Amino acid sequence: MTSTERLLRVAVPNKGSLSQSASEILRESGYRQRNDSKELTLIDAENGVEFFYLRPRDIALYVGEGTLDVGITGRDLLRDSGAKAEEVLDLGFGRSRFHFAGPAGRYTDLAQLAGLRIATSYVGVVEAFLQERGIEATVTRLDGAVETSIQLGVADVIADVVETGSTLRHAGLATFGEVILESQAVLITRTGDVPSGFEIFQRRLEGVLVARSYVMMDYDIASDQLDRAVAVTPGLEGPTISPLGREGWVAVRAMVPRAGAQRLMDELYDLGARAILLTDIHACRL
Ligand SMILES: Nc1ncnc2c1ncn2[C@@H]1O[C@H](COP(=O)(O)OP(=O)(O)OP(=O)(O)O)[C@@H](O)[C@H]1O
Ligand SMILES: O=P(O)(O)OC[C@H]1O[C@H](OP(=O)(O)OP(=O)(O)O)[C@H](O)[C@@H]1O
Ligand SMILES: [Mg+2]
Repeated sequence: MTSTERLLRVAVPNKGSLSQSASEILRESGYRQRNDSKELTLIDAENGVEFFYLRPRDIALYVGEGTLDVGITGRDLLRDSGAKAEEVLDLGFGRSRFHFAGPAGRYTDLAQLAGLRIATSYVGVVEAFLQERGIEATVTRLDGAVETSIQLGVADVIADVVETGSTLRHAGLATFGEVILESQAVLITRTGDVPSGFEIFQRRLEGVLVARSYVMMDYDIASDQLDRAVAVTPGLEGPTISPLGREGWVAVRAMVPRAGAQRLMDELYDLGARAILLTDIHACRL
């Protein structure tokens, strides 16, 4: 890129659950990433990007007001912020569910929230939910360790992120009612805005996501079994079929979903395929 072009300004979580995976996917996408967690900004001039390491809770605000072009944050944090930013791509990490929880066995239904004191770090999500349901309750904002607030008498129930559920169990709490929000890390931009240079950035990340969920399968098969084998491994746009130095046989190459690839290998073997190989894809552009 030339020096007159503006750098794409990208917000990356500096700490917490999303931070390591966010830097990993950026690195795999060919971008420079910081080696020292004390670095707060980093310029990757060769790729036309400047990274800003920020609290994931603040990232939607920076992107929503246009100070930064793109951000990686959690869907729940984006919703909580109310910022004018929108999701462009699911990133497949930082998965969690947002739930109400109370002392195990005490509550069963979200209608029971009426009149209760609710502690949460996600006031925006909780108030939007209560308003939608027409439930009146008192919401108190806490920064963290929300689970302890019930034992300390500050709240009757909490609303928080649940991943494994182990924090709730340790506190003697259990979720009740349906999941309020399924969250994961997402790529966000300002609503209605496609910043210049964003398409390449998005395509690179999509390439890594595809490379993570697909593998390359190669095998040799007798020509009279080819149709049946291709039905097992149709590839994304159709498999590559090449001649083989063995009369009546061909070589086939196709991308297949990583999940279930071993089962496909078993099916191909049963069809008579041999030399069945599975290899990782490091990056791709579809
Ligand atoms: N076990 C988890 N705990 C908290 N947040 C999680 C978890 N797993 C995934 N997440 C997601 O990570 C984002 C919250 O990240 P954030 O860095 O703000 O909090 P954190 O990971 O709890 O870090 P800290 O509490 O140290 O500030 C949310 O999108 C949330 O859904
Ligand atoms: O279901 P689990 O796997 O137990 O994970 C969920 C817990 O992890 C987070 O807390 P964190 O460790 O970030 O501490 P915090 O409350 O101080 O933010 C979150 O707020 C829950 O308490
Ligand atoms: Mg936390």
